[in-house]
Amino acid sequence: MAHPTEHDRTPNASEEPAPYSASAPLPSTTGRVRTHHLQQAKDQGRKFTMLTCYDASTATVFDTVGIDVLLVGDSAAGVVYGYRNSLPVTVEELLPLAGAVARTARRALVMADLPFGSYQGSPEQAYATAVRFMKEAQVAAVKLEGGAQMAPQIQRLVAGGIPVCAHIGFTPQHEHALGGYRVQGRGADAEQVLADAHAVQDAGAFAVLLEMVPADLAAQITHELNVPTIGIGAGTGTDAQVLVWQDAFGLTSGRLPHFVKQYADLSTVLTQAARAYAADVHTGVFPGPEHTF
Ligand SMILES: Nc1nc(=O)c2c([nH]1)NC[C@@H]1CN(c3ccc(C(=O)N[C@@H](CCC(=O)O)C(=O)O)cc3)CN21
Ligand SMILES: CC(C)C(=O)C(=O)O
Ligand SMILES: [Mg+2]
Repeated sequence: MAHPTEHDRTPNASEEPAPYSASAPLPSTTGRVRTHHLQQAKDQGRKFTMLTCYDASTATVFDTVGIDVLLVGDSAAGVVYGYRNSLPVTVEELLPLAGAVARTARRALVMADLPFGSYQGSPEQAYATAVRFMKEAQVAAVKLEGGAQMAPQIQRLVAGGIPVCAHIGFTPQHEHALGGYRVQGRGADAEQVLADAHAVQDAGAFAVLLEMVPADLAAQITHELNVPTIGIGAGTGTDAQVLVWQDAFGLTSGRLPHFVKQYADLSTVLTQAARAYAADVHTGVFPGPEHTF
C-alpha cells in the first residue's frame, strides 16, 4: 500500500473527522446500521463486522470503533453468568443485558439471541419471546438457532416485523443432540447445511450465521445465498465475521476454540491492575491526597 501523501493527511478544519472506519458498511459516517446496509455490504462485496456485547461499557467501545453488529449472545450464559454451556440462560437473564447494549450503541445494529427453550416450542412462542426483546430491550433484530425446522418460527417473526438472523451449522443449543462441539457439514452432511441455508433464507431470514462449518462449504453457501452470511469458525469466505469478545481480547478462562484469533491479553492487564490496586490499599498508597476530600 502506498504511503499517504501530505495532501491526503491535510485535515480540513471545517470538517469533523470521520468517526468510523472507511471499511464499515453504510452508513460510513453517521446514522444507524440497519439490515439493508448489511445487504448492501454483501451486494457491493464489502465485509462487515460483528462482536458479542453484553454491557454498556463495552458497547461504547465497540460502537465507537465501528463494529457494525453487536450480538447479545446466549454465550452470556458462560461469559456473564458462569454457566457451563448456553442452555441454562433465560430470557429474564438476557433481556437486561440486551437493554443495556441497545440503550448504549448509537450506530451499531443490536441483535439478541433467543435463549434455549424460548422459541423452539411453536411459532407463537417464538413470536412472544421476540416481541419481549424488541419491546423491553429495544433490540433491532433477533437470532435463533436452527435450519429448515425453524422456518415456521422465522416466517412468524418476519410477518410480525421482526428481523431474524438464522444460526446454522454447529448450533450450541443443540449440543446434546449433536454429540458435542464439533464441525458440521463435513462430507455428505454438507447437503443438509446447504439445504438449511436455503430454507432459512426462503423463510425470510435477513442473514445467516454459519458456525463451525468447513470453509469451502461456507463459501459456497455465501455464493448461493442472496442474504449475507456471518461466519464463526467458517473460514474467510463469508460476508462477515463474529467472535465472542472475551475470546478475541483475552478475557476467557480456559481453552479457546480453534477458530479464535486473540487480539489482546486483557486478563493479564486486569490481573496486574487488580493486584496493583490491592497492594496500594494494603500499603495505604491509595487513596492519596489527590483522591481525598
Ligand atoms: N466463550 C465462548 N465462545 C464461543 O465461541 C461460544 C461460546 N462461548 N458459547 C456458545 C458457543 C459455543 N461455542 C463453541 C465452544 C467451544 C468450541 C470448541 O471447543 N471447539 C473445539 C473443538 C472442535 C471440534 O472438535 O471439531 C475447537 O478446537 O475449536 C466450539 C464452539 C461457540 N460459542
Ligand atoms: C458465538 C455467537 C455466534 C453466538 O451465538 C453467541 O455469542 O451466543
Ligand atoms: Mg448464541
